[in-house]
Amino acid sequence: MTFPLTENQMKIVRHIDGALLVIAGPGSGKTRVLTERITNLLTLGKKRVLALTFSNKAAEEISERIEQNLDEEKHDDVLVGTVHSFCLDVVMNRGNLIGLPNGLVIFESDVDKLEIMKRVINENPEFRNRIFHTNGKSNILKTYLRQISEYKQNFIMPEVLLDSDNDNEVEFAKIYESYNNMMLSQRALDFDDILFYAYRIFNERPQIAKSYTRLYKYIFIDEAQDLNEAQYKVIRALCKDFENIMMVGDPAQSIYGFNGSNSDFMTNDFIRDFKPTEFRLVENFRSTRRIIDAAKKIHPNVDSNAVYPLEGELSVHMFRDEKDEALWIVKEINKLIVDGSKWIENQISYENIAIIARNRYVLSKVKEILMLNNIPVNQGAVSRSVESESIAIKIFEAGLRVIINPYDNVHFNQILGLIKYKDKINTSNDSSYLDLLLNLDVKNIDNGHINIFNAVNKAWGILLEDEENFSKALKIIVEYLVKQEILDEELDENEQYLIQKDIEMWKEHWQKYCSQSVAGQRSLSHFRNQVSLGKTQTHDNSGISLLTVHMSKGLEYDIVFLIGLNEGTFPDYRAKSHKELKEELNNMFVALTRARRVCYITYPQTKIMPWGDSRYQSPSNFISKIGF
Ligand SMILES: Nc1ncnc2c1ncn2[C@@H]1O[C@H](COP(=O)(O)OP(=O)(O)OP(=O)(O)O)[C@@H](O)[C@H]1O
Repeated sequence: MTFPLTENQMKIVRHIDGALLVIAGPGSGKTRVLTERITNLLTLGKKRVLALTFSNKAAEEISERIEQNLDEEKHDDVLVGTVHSFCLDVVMNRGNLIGLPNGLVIFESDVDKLEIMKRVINENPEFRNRIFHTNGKSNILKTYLRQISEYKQNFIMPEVLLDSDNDNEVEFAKIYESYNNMMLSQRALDFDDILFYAYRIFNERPQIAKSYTRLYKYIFIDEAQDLNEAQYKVIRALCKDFENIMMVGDPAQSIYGFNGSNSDFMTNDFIRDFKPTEFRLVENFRSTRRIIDAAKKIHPNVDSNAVYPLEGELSVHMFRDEKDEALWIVKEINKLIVDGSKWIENQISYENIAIIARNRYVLSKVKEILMLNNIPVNQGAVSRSVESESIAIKIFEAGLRVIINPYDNVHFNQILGLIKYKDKINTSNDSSYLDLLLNLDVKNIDNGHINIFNAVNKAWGILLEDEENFSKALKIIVEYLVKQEILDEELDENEQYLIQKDIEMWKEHWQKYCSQSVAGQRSLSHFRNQVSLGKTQTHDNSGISLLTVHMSKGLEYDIVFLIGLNEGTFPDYRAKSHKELKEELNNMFVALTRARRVCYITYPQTKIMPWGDSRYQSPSNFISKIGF
């Protein structure tokens, strides 16, 4: 059942032109007004709309809500995506205007980036000598990568460092520049490049920014308290001389400080740069009074007024250790499912319940005991990694990258390593690594890997004929490596098992990609980049949700178990500065306000350390803060 909008919410939804800032507390309907305003604009024929979020899950949810409210022919008038996916489109489509090559692919793995950095150092005697006598070379290279990432996030180009008075910075600029050139020679981008190049495009070619704001008449930024400097600068460069931008957020829910996010970009910079009309929403439609009162003790300055007529339940429970804590939670869940709760009218299902903790390790014990009791669980978006485990699919995956991008010798070399290729390959600057891959001499492949290579090679052949035949390519691998009995002796059963699992994983990614794209317009490079952006992840919401606070953002559940409330765990022991401690309070605020009716706070008195000792744990100071 959908309740009517309040008058205040209605004012936002009906706002047509001009910048808009909505600052609002938890459960006040931010996501709702955002989606309803988009629906309203499109219903009035004001196309088109761009809505940017920070997670694929949030983007999917907003898309679904808009699609439910709109006639089908209007669905194409709105593009909902993450800041990164939008910027990647810009870089892919307009990057050549700032000298970028076509057909770029993302190198998201640390291993690939490290390989590039190794080559930068090895190919330059000056850099090589610099670290020749130092111990822990690999750590130095990682530090270089971190340093480059930091520069990119601040949009500092190597040329700027070359002008520095600091000799170290001038020296480092050369490594930084060589790293960029080496990445581009592979037609590769790292994650930081996505925003960095999008910013350069908008900044150096303002007419491109204009072409986007002519296409999208209205731009929306959800969860704007999580913007970091790079993201804000990209948005500002995109929206130069453009007014129809709306930001929605809650400063008390800013929890990505470690990523450089700061709610000041929304509350100060956006107001200074765009002079938006401001709205505040203070009614909380989600949670019962006791939960809101506790949240207000965490953030006394936050305006959040209970609308829900019931008191609800908020209670704190102490246990001897993590096992007892987990056993009690499982017992309570079983009781809730069978007997229900006096605070909830309907029958309770597993999907109404979340267990939230400050970090994912805190969830281990309860997950183990839930699974032992056959209670279904999901762990939000990060349920599957995109990294293949089997040698065969690792080779297949690396080959995919070479098919997409014949300049990619990082993955070509990875394949040579995986098949233990015995001969040296002669290459030149204009080698096509795809040609080299397809012409590898089977005689030089390690015996144990010949069958694998042949099967994977057949799968590549299918893709080279038709890029959309991804499912068929996977099927060939199964037929040759998993089903054929002759191979039993040559291929370890464990490898066969891993291949099967990897294939299932890639199948899911491809299916999701197909649901997001149109047949006839699909390509392997687009697919690979969508995988890197996390857009093909499936979000399993069935069963009890086991979430970190960060993953729980934007979600709501009738019943929340907020566990592991010990000093050092929540708040996190690493939070020392005023800013970090404030962010811990924000984390607690977010966690508490995910609950609609009931919130159980739990903590163990002792914890088993990795080396086996049991250690006393004091309760979190947040517990007394909220009045217990
Ligand atoms: N006018 C309204 N009347 C009744 N319920 C409402 C109203 N507006 C929103 N809600 C409900 O309140 C809940 C919270 O809404 P929504 O998720 O949009 O809030 P939010 O401000 O985005 O929350 P948060 O910042 O905590 O993630 C939802 O269940 C939504 O359906």
